[in-house]
Amino acid sequence: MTRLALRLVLPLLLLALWWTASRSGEIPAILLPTPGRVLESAWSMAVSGELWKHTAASLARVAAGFAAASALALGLAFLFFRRPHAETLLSGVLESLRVVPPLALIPLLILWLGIDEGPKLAIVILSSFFPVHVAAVGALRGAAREWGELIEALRLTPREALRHVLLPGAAPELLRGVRVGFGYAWRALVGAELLAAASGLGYLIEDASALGQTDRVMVGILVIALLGIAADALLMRVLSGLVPKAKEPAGLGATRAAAKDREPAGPCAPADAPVEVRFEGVTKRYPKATPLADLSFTLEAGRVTALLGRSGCGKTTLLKIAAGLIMPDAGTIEGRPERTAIVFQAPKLLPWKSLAENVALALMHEPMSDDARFARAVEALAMVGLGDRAGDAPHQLSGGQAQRAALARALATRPRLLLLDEPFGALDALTRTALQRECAKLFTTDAMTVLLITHDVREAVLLADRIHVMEGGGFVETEEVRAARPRALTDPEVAALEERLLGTLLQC
Ligand SMILES: Nc1ncnc2c1ncn2[C@@H]1O[C@H](COP(=O)(O)OP(=O)(O)OP(=O)(O)O)[C@@H](O)[C@H]1O
Repeated sequence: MTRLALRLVLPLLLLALWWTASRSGEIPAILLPTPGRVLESAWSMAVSGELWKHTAASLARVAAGFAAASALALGLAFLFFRRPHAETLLSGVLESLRVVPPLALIPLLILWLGIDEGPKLAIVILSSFFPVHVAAVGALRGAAREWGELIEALRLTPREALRHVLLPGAAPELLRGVRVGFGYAWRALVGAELLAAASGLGYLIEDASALGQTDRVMVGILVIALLGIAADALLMRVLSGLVPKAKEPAGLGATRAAAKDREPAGPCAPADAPVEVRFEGVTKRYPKATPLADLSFTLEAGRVTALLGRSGCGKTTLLKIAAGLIMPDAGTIEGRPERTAIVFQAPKLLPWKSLAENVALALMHEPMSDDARFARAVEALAMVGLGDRAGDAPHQLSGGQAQRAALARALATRPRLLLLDEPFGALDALTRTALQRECAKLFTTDAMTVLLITHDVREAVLLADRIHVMEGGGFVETEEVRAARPRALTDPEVAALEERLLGTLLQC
């Protein structure tokens, strides 16, 4: 049975029940007219124009009130998001209004606004404002929580962040709120028209009820139900068209073909020489932990430094400080270049952008044309073996491919300092090994300064030139790895180092 047929089963059963009950003679027609009688009334009301007049009046009211409520709700949500003080200022009044049922305000609204359109519009606005507003505030905050670090790492301006990340990220929840708000508006309008109106479907029902015309009452109710369902379906269609989805950027085919000719020339090599970054007396305290206590060390230019340590020892805190995402309580970092890129443990690819667009977003501030930006994005993707997937959406990738794309996003900026936060930690052993090998190649051909955070001793000995073991806010061991790349774990020097580091970590 199709979905539509399944959905029709219960309404048809109810119709049959109604028809049987109304024809049985047990229930007076004044209480339950037959379906045929209701249909006849609907026809004559439609022919006389009465039905259209009331329907048009209700639709016009709900459209005006809902548009005003949505504009106000979204406007205030954006204001609260950008200016939390405004929310503090208004929250008392808004909270009080939110818990008062709008219909309870009708007597006051009639007194203040008269009997005409004012009270009905006010009821629609009050009823639909809160669902839209609450959803919009929650959606924007949720998007900021989810994507905040990425926004900072890519150094997007507030306007860029809103346009490329926050609005598309918030769109599904925000639009769900708009849909719910419309349902509230429709119900509240009919309620308001029952009490104070000279036109509209609510008035039609009230008037027919006073005259004992149950058939006309039922026509009103059926029209309200059918219109509500139709409007909701229309709104859902329009709104789902507004939710952004990843699609291949125009002209990407040509860009990809051009990039192919240049592979694999290492186009993402840093424009300038790598840098030395010095950490002096860096301290970070949290209420229940001091992950970094007066830590001093240097990331040598063009070398890979790995940080090993048990969970919770402060590795990510140090990396975020290195990236400028959080500030230390004390100490300084000297030499951090403008071109610093970070790869997080999770790929953090924006699902509504194609891979090329995700990578190009990191190049937002590069003085280049959009075409050149996409060309650079495709080149970076080609470097990690994803050149032919540039137009794909992130959900079409495996976990390993997604992490490669995140690496490409960092490499595309031609970083002089590359920060890697357990970039392969969430991958299966095989994919991890393949990516480690590719990184080992990249680190020898691209002269950048790299800070790699990892739990994995093998990863550290395969990739790093220097390894620090972190514990108690500082380093308890530092090892230089002199073996030439590519390294094999069977190399006695590498195996001995792995053993030593494991021993230290087990004692931490
Ligand atoms: N925002 C925060 N507020 C309070 N405490 C925090 C915060 N961030 C980190 N910490 C604490 O600081 C310590 C170090 O955390 P951090 O995330 O740097 O550890 P880690 O070594 O990266 O751990 P893992 O390997 O599990 O990711 C932990 O005790 C953690 O609870």
